[in-house]
Amino acid sequence: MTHYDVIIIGAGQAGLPLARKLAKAGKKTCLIEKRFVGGTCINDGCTPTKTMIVSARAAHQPIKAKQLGIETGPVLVDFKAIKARKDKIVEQFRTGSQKSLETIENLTLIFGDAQFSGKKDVLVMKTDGSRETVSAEWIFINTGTSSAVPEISGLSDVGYLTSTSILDLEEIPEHLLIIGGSYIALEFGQMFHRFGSRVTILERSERIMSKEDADISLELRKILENEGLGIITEARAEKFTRDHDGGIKVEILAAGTMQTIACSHVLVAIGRQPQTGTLALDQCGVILDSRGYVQVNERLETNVAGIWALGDVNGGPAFTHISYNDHIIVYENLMNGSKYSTKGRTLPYCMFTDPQLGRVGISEQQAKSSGLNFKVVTLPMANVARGIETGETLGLMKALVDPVTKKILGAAILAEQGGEVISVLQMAIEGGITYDRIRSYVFAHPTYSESLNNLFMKIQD
Ligand SMILES: Cc1cc2nc3c(=O)[nH]c(=O)nc-3n(C[C@H](O)[C@H](O)[C@H](O)COP(=O)(O)OP(=O)(O)OC[C@H]3O[C@@H](n4cnc5c(N)ncnc54)[C@H](O)[C@@H]3O)c2cc1C
Ligand SMILES: NC(=O)c1ccc[n+]([C@@H]2O[C@H](COP(=O)([O-])OP(=O)(O)OC[C@H]3O[C@@H](n4cnc5c(N)ncnc54)[C@H](O)[C@@H]3O)[C@@H](O)[C@H]2O)c1
Repeated sequence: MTHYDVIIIGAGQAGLPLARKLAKAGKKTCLIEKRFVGGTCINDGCTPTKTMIVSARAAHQPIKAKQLGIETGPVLVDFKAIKARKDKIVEQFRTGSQKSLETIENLTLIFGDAQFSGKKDVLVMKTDGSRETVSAEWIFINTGTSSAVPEISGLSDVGYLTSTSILDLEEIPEHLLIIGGSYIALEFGQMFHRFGSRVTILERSERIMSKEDADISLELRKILENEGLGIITEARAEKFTRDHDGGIKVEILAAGTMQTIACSHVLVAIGRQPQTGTLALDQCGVILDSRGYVQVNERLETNVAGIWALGDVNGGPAFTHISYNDHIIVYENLMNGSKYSTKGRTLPYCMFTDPQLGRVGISEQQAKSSGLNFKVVTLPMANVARGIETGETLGLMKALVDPVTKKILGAAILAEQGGEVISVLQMAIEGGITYDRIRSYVFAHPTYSESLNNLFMKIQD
């Protein structure tokens, strides 16, 4: 058995940079990955989807161009070229990361499936078929999540796509039915609709993106429906059957009525589940929560000293930037004696629909349920000068402020470049810049961010 200073299970968005840094700092480090270096983000998540979404936006441009006085010819979507571009970029990111790891002294990269075989021992079923047991004082679990699949009669028999397998499609689905109405459903739904698919989204809640405020969710629904996506909320898929002609039929209960929809492909997008089932955590005594996520404290320590859990697997917000930040917390605490924690960490995120939904801080519904004293302002994008000039008038800007301290509590920017504008507000939150100061700041004209002046001027003091 080889003994290391550090074992990291999973080369995801925390494990990868942590392995790099610890090894460079002189720790003998073993990084174990069962699939691809880079984890979900690079291989099945952010990188491939955002690469393809750009093609979908390009396919949609002729419609916008017409409104701007430009006539173009018919749009031809070369899906093979789109997939090839996506595959090339993923491959470039993946191999780039792997190659850079392989040059680092003190770092051993093992490809294989890891599980605990003792308190500080890890057994690896290597991809070459051999087995190896390794041990270390410090062990970091960064095993991420995988697609959850609902138990619906006939679904397995007709076959379904997940956010991973849909990336391997060679052809554009004729009619894509999506179960779920959140990030994955909406990003893929709009993308494939723009490539030419008919798309129907089935969301079991009252609203799509139901964790967001009603005004944001309803505005987004209106935008997507106007573009041509079918959205059915309070919907439950009850039964799937395969047709004689090869198509799929799904029986749906929506608003108390049964209906049948025919489709060609089904994408499940109902959330993700932690990859902890095969880790044999009973061997080391690490405790899971009721949903199977590794329980950690605000310093990301598990109940077992010397074992940490980072990224999606600890049940925190499931975003790449959070997983990446988790590695900074543990690295700083262990190597520089810092007292970093997840407490009070600002949570920004961006859904890459068009328009994007950039978010930071708390929502109005969270502020209400916490009984906070707050004021809320909104500004339709139709009133944003830059939006009118660029023809990007869909969506709205919304912010919540504390009327006493004048601090910004949260914001939602449903707009073209919403993810960039939200970063401006995040910097204000991080730096304690109050809304009354933003009102009078000078922003370059004409930018989207300039309208933050107008947004905050709407607050009655
Ligand atoms: C379709 C899609 C789009 C997304 N888009 C965005 C986006 O735009 N922005 C954003 O911030 N987030 C996005 N996300 C979420 C983001 O991808 C995840 O939050 C992020 O990848 C989590 O990183 P992680 O390090 O926790 O885990 P992962 O990146 O999932 O890495 C875990 C790694 O552990 C390995 N592993 C698991 N078990 C074992 C084992 N037993 N032994 C060895 N190795 C193991 C896995 O193979 C994997 O490589 C998206 C997710 C999906 C699915
Ligand atoms: N741009 C981004 O940052 C981005 C993009 C994609 C994914 N992600 C991450 O990946 C995670 C997973 O995304 P997701 O969209 O799969 O999950 P999610 O957990 O965000 O949403 C799942 C949705 O499916 C619905 N649902 C659950 N069961 C259902 C059923 N049986 N029938 C119909 N609807 C059902 C839920 O009500 C919910 O709206 C996200 O939470 C997010 O953190 C982020």
